[in-house]
Amino acid sequence: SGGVFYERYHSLEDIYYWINKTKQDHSDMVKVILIGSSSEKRPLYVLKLSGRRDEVKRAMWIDCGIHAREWIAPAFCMWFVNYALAFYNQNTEITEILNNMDVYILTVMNPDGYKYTWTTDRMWRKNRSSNKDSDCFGADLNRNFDANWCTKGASDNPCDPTYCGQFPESEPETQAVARFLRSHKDTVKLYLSIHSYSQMLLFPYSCSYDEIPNHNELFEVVKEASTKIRRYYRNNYKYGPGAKTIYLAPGGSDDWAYNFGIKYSFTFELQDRGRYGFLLPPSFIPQACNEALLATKIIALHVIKKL
Ligand SMILES: NCCCCC[C@@H](C[SeH])C(=O)O
Ligand SMILES: [Zn+2]
Ligand SMILES: [Zn+2]
Repeated sequence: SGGVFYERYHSLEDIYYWINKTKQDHSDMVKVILIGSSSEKRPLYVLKLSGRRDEVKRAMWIDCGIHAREWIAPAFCMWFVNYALAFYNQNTEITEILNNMDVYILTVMNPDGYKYTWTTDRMWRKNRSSNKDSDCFGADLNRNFDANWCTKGASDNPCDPTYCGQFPESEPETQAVARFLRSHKDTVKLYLSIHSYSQMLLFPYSCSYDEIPNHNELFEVVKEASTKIRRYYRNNYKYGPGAKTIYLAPGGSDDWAYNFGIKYSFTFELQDRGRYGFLLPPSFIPQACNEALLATKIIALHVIKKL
């Protein structure tokens, strides 16, 4: 259901309208939580999806749009919400997921940057905070978390796309996410951060080449997801620990979430592999989102089995 609406990219205003409409149309399964605001004072709304069973004690988290130019990410968060609401009690996997875990979805983690890509610079990545002693704006929110902050793989130059910020959690968007996850420490068991592009399913660490204790378990999970994506959608996703599979990237949300205690923590790089890159045409949205949905189901069902 929802058809062509979910096969398009949407402006920030349309997404805010969609958040409110989704809550109104599905008040039995959807709550909206304001977790903070951006540096330009835009609200950060989390959608909480719950099955119709009594209070479940666990949850999973999905954030999209941490990087402004990666438009397929917010498109996936919207695709996921629509799918979950439309197929709960019809599709066995999504029913199993929602009956065991609430799902917190931050559709646009970086609204100021997202807006900026619609009005000014389509290739913008960072948020839009101002930096003292510099004419350059923005910090890379995926280098601003407290995990080997601002070491190799980030920049301390405010003009660089991977600028780490003035200190860990210096950015209001980072603060809002970290604060929410801290206040839900005992219930959130799975962390997913959605990005593009290069078609990869990554897990910690990206901030170092160290191997996490449950490396083998997470490796098997993303390997299964990659295998299923190849089988059902004939598309190839690389998988593995971030540092080795893509590049060193300190201060990332997934590494911080993992060290904080969320032992199932992943970063998805969605389509494509570079032909269109961040400018993925809308006609690719359904397949890109279905590939991400399949990976999300496989990972979530694995976590539920281990609870
Ligand atoms: N937490 C770092 C995961 C690996 C790098 C992910 C990419 C997504 Se555009 C990046 O933040 O550079
Ligand atoms: Zn990204
Ligand atoms: Zn990326």
